[in-house]
Amino acid sequence: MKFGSFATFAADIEATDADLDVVALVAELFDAADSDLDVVARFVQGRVFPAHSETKLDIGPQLCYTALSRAAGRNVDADDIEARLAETGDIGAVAGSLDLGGQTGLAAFGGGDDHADGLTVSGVADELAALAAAAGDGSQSEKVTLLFGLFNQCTSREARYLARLVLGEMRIGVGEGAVRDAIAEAFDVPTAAVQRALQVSNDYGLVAETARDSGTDALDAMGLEVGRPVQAMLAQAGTVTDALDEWHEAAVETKFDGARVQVHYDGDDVVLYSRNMENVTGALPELVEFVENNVTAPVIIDGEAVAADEDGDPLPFQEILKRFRRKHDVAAMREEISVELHAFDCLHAPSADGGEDLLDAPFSDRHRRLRSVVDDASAVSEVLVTDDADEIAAFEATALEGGHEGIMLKNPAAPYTPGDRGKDWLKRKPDVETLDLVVTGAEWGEGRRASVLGTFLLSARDAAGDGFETIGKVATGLTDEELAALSDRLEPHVRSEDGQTVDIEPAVVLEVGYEEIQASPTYSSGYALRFPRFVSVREDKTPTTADTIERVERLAAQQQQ
Ligand SMILES: Nc1ncnc2c1ncn2[C@@H]1O[C@H](COP(=O)(O)OP(=O)(O)OP(=O)(O)O)[C@@H](O)[C@H]1O
Repeated sequence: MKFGSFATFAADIEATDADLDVVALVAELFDAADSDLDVVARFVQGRVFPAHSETKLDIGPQLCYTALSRAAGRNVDADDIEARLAETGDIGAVAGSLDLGGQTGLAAFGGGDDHADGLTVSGVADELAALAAAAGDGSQSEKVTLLFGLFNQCTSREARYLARLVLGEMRIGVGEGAVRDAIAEAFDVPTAAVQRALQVSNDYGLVAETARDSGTDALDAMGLEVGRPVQAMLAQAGTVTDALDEWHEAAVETKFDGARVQVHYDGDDVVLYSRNMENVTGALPELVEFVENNVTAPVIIDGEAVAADEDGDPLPFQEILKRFRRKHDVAAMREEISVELHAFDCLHAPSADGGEDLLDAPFSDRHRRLRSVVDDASAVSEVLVTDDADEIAAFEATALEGGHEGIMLKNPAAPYTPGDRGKDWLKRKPDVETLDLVVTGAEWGEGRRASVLGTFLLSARDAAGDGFETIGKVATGLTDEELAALSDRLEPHVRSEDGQTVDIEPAVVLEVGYEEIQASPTYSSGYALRFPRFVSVREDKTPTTADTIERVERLAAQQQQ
């Protein structure tokens, strides 16, 4: 395809507002692209290389201005280009306004035979690949020369889009959704098939060519390839109630506070991708070493890279960012902040006939496979499968105590849906606001906790401010030491005992988290807390400054909004 034809399509698309018309034009462009379809599918989105490719153009604005000014002749320099850009704000408009071409020099006719009668899309792609490959001493001037060679052969319309392409500012209004729809329209295949193929391959060129040359069945058959990133499955915010109501039982995991990492190991090499499918292998050598030492067959593993201190305890999210995309001083930084893998899913695993994709397998099976492919079990997330909300709350308390962010709730039966923020993975919504409630009763513990109070009856102040109304019981979130200390603290305030049950005068205030406030006849306040969790003893508060029923009512009303 002539680069001029591409530029004409780009101009038409840019001038079009309606989404459907844009899709129709992109479909027409794909139809006309012939053997350049893969490149065109990227260029139209303003991408020179596939998103996951390690190859980067690395052209700064100054380099582009210099190349443009050279192609524009003796009367224009890079400063002039910058001045014009300050007026229009669009490098495409500036490039398109210059009188380019006619400059002679070594590179002026570069780019191969194609260029004798105009640039082609593949010719431009080849030149840009050569430009990206230029490295070492003198590479900057080599890049300027190559880019000058291209601009020198451009019509003003071609220059408009070439300048935007190389600076990553295409902005003609074609997003991933439009490309997906255009592939479906141009080659008469279902949008859902295109979508799925894009999610597993992330290769627009490959998907477009497969749709055109082999149709729907071939799109459906497109699988994972070790080394090529898959879009990450995402989570929604949700509650324990949502999870248990919907799935009956939930797989509960720690929510690690780090950066998502997808591990590809083909038996020889390890490649690591970020959530945006950037190649981050070079920045995380200890993860590469870990996989080399603990995995023996080709796999694709999903997980979280977490920064850890010397004792292996997790460090805050900001710390992993210092390591994650680092290109320089990786070894020195590694001394300061180490990075650990917490693997939580397995998308491709060894099988009798080489390897198999696990996207359609239930989470519980995938996790079992994960455990079987990673030798060091400590790097694999612990999973609790339960239908008991108290067990989930206890798991969460342990995760929080361990310095983690919280918990994830997963549907044990759900497949892995790449790129989808569906309802099968829930990040547990943090407690909205805590309440400061007065302890007005308690129950003795059971088993090894028989000598301490184990469950605490909680009350809020009534509207008049002189009485207390019960609202719930808390038994979760306390360590053995905290239970013992709280029992001692409450002992002087015990009014009476009846079997397991203890009546306590209002004296001690607890800060309590919960998932939801519900209207309920169980307690005298008319409300109950769903999944109450001990947060702290409010030593700084007395019953007279504890929260009121009025506040409880207000919070309950806010939940409905
Ligand atoms: N056990 C786990 N299972 C799945 N994801 C986990 C787990 N532990 C930590 N995570 C991380 O949690 C992320 C989802 O949670 P969260 O929403 O807080 O992430 P985010 O990137 O800040 O936001 P969002 O995904 O909503 O854009 C995942 O992308 C993953 O990086």
